[in-house]
Amino acid sequence: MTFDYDLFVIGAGPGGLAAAKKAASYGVRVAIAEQETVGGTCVNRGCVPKKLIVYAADFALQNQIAHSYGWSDCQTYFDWTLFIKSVHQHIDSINQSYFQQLQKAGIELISEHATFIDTHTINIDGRKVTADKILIAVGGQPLKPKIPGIEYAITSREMFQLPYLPKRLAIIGGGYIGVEFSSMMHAFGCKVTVIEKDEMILSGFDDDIRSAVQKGLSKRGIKLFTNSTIQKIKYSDESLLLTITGESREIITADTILVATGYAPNTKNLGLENAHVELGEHGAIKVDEYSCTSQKNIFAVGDCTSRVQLSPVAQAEGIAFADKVFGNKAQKLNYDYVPTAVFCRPEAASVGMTEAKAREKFGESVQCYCTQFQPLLYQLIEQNEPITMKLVLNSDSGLVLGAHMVGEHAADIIQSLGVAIRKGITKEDLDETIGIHPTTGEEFLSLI
Ligand SMILES: Cc1cc2nc3c(=O)[nH]c(=O)nc-3n(C[C@H](O)[C@H](O)[C@H](O)COP(=O)(O)OP(=O)(O)OC[C@H]3O[C@@H](n4cnc5c(N)ncnc54)[C@H](O)[C@@H]3O)c2cc1C
Ligand SMILES: NC(=O)c1ccc[n+]([C@@H]2O[C@H](COP(=O)([O-])OP(=O)(O)OC[C@H]3O[C@@H](n4cnc5c(N)ncnc54)[C@H](O)[C@@H]3O)[C@@H](O)[C@H]2O)c1
Repeated sequence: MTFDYDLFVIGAGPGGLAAAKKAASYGVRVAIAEQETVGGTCVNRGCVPKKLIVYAADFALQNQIAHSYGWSDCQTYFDWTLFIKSVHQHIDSINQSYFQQLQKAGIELISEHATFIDTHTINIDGRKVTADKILIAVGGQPLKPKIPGIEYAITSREMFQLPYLPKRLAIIGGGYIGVEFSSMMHAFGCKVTVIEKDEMILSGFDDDIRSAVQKGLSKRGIKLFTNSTIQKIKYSDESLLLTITGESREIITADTILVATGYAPNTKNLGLENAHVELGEHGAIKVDEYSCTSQKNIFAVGDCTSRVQLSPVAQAEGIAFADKVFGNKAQKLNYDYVPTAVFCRPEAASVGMTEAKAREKFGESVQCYCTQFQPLLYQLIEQNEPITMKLVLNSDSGLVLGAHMVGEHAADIIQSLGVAIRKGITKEDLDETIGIHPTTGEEFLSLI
């Protein structure tokens, strides 16, 4: 049987784009369908605009300490409307460059919603196209808890479209998105409250990291309610009233409510039943270690599977898929050492095992080194902004199992350390490495 394409990709986010470009580099005929804008969540309503807002918020924090560094106080005014306009202009330019990259690679971009008709046939706005292999890379979408009045809450998607900064922002969920937005919006002067159902924010991270970030956010004035959730939301007198339930029982008032309680795979309205692709928990596409679904010609990568919801992971899965299927290079991804960061202030980053996970696996053999210190930047102004560093080791083998950090440059430091840890370094290797002075990162080389 002949097909219109060798590969049809649904979704042009980091996973779909990486797979399409890699497959095209092997000389196969590729098309990619995108119902919104090329770049997916990451470029249009995730990592990229978020990091630009983090940079904008950092100026506010720097400004608070600038006078201690000899700068005279000056009047400042942050123009959100102007700033968010330039963020969107930058995103447009990324979209344009992605579009050109696809053209150059000979990949056909179809700007439509795609659905399955059968295992080899896709429906695009009433038109049928066929492909030998199909890759599903449709990402995810925000989950909203079923709470009366939840329709008044917005998701991270709308945060990037806010016409003005709210005075009072309530955030339901203290995970990646909730914590990052709490920090950015607080720096711009919003009064921020976070409601998290777990006993601490940032579930999944090492407990010392969770606690250090929590303290850091509270110290700045962000109000945190843990072991709590929202019973109902009511609109009254041009503001929103949230009834908090759980450990705390209180009614708080907000102008804007951000719901950030997780992401669910975007697998509805895709016609997956027509292709007999099996779904698992929360509608995630079931895949094997090579991203193959229950149908041998259909694959899935990124947030629509139940693996790690991060852009570089989606990208790596997309490349591994194309390498195996079109390049004959089978490669299983190792999810054990995926570094990750939360771009709040103080910043948090981690790679490898948390202490709790290591103890589950290695019991008494686990040894941890943990330190807190004042970075030079804050020593001058005597402000308490501690950095937390933690190494998790297997004392039998000496191997470093995990590294965790809270404080300035955490993401960049952990990124580099991640290479070494993935390659199996010991604490001795770190101790023998000569540092760069004066830096924050050098402290990882002399933990006692
Ligand atoms: C606010 C926020 C901040 C984030 N920050 C970071 C960060 O700093 N670092 C990080 O690593 N990750 C971050 N993430 C997560 C990251 O964005 C995702 O993990 C990543 O985008 C997943 O890539 P993907 O290719 O699986 O899906 P997506 O990027 O979601 O792309 C899927 C694409 O498929 C399209 N699509 C869906 N269904 C169809 C269909 N039927 N037909 C055609 N097209 C379709 C969608 O329109 C979308 O463009 C963040 C996420 C959010 C929401
Ligand atoms: N820096 C980054 O890499 C980055 C940034 C943003 C998002 N992301 C990705 O996007 C995904 C989605 O982010 P997210 O923050 O929505 O999810 P998340 O899973 O990180 O956090 C959701 C939080 O909401 C809490 N929660 C759930 N239901 C609740 C309720 N009813 N009331 C109060 N709290 C509740 C959970 O306990 C959890 O702490 C993340 O898992 C992450 O992979 C990554």
